[in-house]
Amino acid sequence: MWIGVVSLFPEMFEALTRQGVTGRAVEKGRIDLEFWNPRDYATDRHRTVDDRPYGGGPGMLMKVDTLRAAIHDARSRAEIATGQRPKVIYLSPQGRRLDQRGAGELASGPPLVVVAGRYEGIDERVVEADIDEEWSIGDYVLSGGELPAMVLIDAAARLVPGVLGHQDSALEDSFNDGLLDCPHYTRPEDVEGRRVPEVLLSGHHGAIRRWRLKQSLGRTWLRRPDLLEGRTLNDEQRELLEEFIEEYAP
Ligand SMILES: Nc1nonc1C(=O)N1CCN(Cc2ccccn2)CC1
Repeated sequence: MWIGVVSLFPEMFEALTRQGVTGRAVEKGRIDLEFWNPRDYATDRHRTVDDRPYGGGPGMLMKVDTLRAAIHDARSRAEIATGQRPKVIYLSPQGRRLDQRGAGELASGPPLVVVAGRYEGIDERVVEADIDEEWSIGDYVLSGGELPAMVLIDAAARLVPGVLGHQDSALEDSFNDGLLDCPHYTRPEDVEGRRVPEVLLSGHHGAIRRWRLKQSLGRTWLRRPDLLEGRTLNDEQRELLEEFIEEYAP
């Protein structure tokens, strides 16, 4: 998957390009990440990239001409590198909330140009002319769009075929889909008197699968009941959840 990034702080993205799953995916060429910095398009002596808001008020906006030049070059490069028109995304609290389904849509869609805003944001005419979709990673205000951009890229990149190793992709299988994860345990068997659930030591794979599914369903019921609304459980899932509820609130 080809992803272009427009950011004043491209070095922040080394967290993605040099580490872990995404780092390996970039190294293996499963993910192509390229960067454009609006500051490289500044022609004045001070290399200005921000500008004052019409109507006054605190803060600055990203300067229109340097931002648009960077977006246009990233878009042109995407079309040359992939033969496809990219989807240009802007991260902001005003955007569609990112969730696993949205990450899947992005991963299976066209190449992306991800625009990370700074200051008080970008001119609305740039949103209208150059941005295809606005996305948010949550209802809180960060100092810039770089961290949200990395969250979106990481969530989408993991879903690109070939990015996750076989054992990791098992974690993404349908059973976990839409449910909270079950508890996990590793050595030692006893931590200050707290023991690993016996079923996990039994080697009985069927019982272990059912125990994990039951725990996922139960945790979802307890912590995120909204995730179960409108969801049809199959017979096994309904039975296990009823068992969990019975044990939880006999
Ligand atoms: N939450 C989030 N989910 O995506 N992005 C964020 C986020 O907090 N930020 C910080 C402010 N930036 C600049 C900005 C300010 C105001 C309007 C538009 N843009 C954008 C990215």
